[in-house]
Amino acid sequence: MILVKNLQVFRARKQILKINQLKVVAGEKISLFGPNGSGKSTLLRSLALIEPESLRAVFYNSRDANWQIGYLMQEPYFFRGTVEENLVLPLKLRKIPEKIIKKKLGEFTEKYKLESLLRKNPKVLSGGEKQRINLLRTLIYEPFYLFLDEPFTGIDALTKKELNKYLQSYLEQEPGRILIYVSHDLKELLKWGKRFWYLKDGEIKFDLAKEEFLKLNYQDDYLQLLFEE
Ligand SMILES: Nc1ncnc2c1ncn2[C@@H]1O[C@H](COP(=O)(O)OP(=O)(O)OP(=O)(O)O)[C@@H](O)[C@H]1O
Repeated sequence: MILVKNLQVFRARKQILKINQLKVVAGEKISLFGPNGSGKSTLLRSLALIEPESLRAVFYNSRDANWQIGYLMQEPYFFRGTVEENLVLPLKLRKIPEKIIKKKLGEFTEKYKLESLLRKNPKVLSGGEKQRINLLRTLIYEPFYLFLDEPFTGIDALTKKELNKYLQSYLEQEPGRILIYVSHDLKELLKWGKRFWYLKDGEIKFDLAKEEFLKLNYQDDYLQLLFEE
């Protein structure tokens, strides 16, 4: 479970996030959307306990929750080293024994056909390959809480289909896993979310179940365009 209570984030003397209360329980799948600059990434980073404000406002029911969080940034960020080194880094940080890391890497290499990528420098990967490795690096340590910030933006339909499949099977493996998925694409939002958070000017304007979201009357320019597309 995640509980958010009075989360307020200020940057450059401006309030960019103001969330009174939010509760997410095991198994929930949430789609988060809203105009550019509305605070979606800041909210995800806060939930991922990266923003300092999280300390006072974001609570998990398990003590080691921070090791259970998989946060995928909008822009893939890679550390120095090969694709392989980047992939296994989350496992090393979690002090997983070398033997298990090797086994896991072998499984991933086969399942996701990574052989030709492993020894490359992540810098030389194509955009789609980067997204693929970025997602796999987030899934390799099997996080319970999965926060994805526009994971499939700018990738072709084929790669998107493949990545959708990875994600789908990951979530099906353990239905209790929590997903928060940020996107500007209505099709994607409807595919992943069963609960819908609309963020605007740093505030959650509505928090609706899918059935209510589909019957929505509340309209503004962003929502109108979202539904038109
Ligand atoms: N460190 C910072 N200093 C100043 N302003 C910041 C900082 N971090 C975020 N902001 C501002 O806070 C607002 C929210 O940013 P955020 O990245 O969370 O929005 P977003 O909804 O994810 O946007 P997008 O859809 O464009 O990715 C923006 O106006 C941004 O410029």
